[in-house]
Amino acid sequence: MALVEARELTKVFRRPDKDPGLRGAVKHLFTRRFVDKTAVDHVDLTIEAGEAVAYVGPNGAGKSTTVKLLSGILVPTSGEVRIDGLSPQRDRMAVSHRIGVLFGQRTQLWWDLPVSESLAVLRDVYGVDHGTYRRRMARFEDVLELGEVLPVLGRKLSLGQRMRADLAAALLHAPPVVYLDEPTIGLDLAVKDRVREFFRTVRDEGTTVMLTSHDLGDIEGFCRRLVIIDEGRIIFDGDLEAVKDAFARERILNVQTETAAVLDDVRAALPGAQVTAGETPLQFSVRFDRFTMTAGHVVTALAPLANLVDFGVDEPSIEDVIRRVYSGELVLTP
Ligand SMILES: Nc1ncnc2c1ncn2[C@@H]1O[C@H](COP(=O)(O)OP(=O)(O)OP(=O)(O)O)[C@@H](O)[C@H]1O
Repeated sequence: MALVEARELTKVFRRPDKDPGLRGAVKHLFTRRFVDKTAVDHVDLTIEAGEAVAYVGPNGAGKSTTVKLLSGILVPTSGEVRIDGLSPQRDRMAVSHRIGVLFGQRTQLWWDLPVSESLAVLRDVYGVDHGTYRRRMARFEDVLELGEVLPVLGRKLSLGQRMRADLAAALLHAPPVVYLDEPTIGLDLAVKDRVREFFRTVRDEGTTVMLTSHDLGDIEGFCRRLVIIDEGRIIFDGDLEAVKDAFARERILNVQTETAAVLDDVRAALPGAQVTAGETPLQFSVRFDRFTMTAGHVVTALAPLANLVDFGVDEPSIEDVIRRVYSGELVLTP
């Protein structure tokens, strides 16, 4: 069953186009000019109940705007959103009970209240009964060590404490859908580990999670599905592992030989591949396009030219592939 559905979701921001300085501001009063920025551009996205989806993209790609649209914080310019079949605009209260949102860059706690009171306010807003509240708080205490954070005022929290308190705030009403937007940003490794462990528990309990992060450590081992957004458009939606197939055509076969091979002969036998000498005369590597030849073809072509002792294929790491997708170095293969 689809819990989150976005159809042709589009958000255009209109920004004033001012010249710099006071002169620019005054001029803008008389001759108002605006520029439109399409932050989210006809995004179609369906997330099934219980799925954990990573939503990634370079800075300014439209990730946070999508999360805000999916949670009803922003109204789309066009297109529509359904959460459990409901519209975040028309069924505001019902949707707010179904979703939890954590923005790593911004808190939803009250600055001048101790965390315990912020959470108590949210308990009343969401109508969580006292028994359930106590049980959930005990659990947050267990996994997030929330106890030490409860008496602290929102504005006095360290980043790690703030993130743990915000997680509790996002999950207090046990929403079936949770959006985590940069949930580990700025955290030290120990807190990051603890928070990631908590995400896994939440996912394993059947919560649907959409996770936005620049830190692939948050994603690997947590999400199977990866959605990549670039300039407001989804450019990949599939299995995390399949991203390598979709974007990275190149493979490198590293070869070890018993006696030195004549590399020009190897090049002649493998047109289209790039043959590079290795660190010793008994090593070389063949860079090839896996859509035009397979590692098997390369090895078969090498057999009469070099007595192979050992060989291995370098697969690009997901991290490397995604970094190169962001930089525009890799594009989706048709
Ligand atoms: N309120 C706003 N008014 C005008 N433009 C905005 C507004 N919010 C976002 N934008 C613009 O929309 C685009 C997408 O922004 P968004 O914050 O969704 O990107 P992002 O993928 O979350 O980026 P990051 O990884 O840097 O957080 C950017 O060009 C941004 O400047």
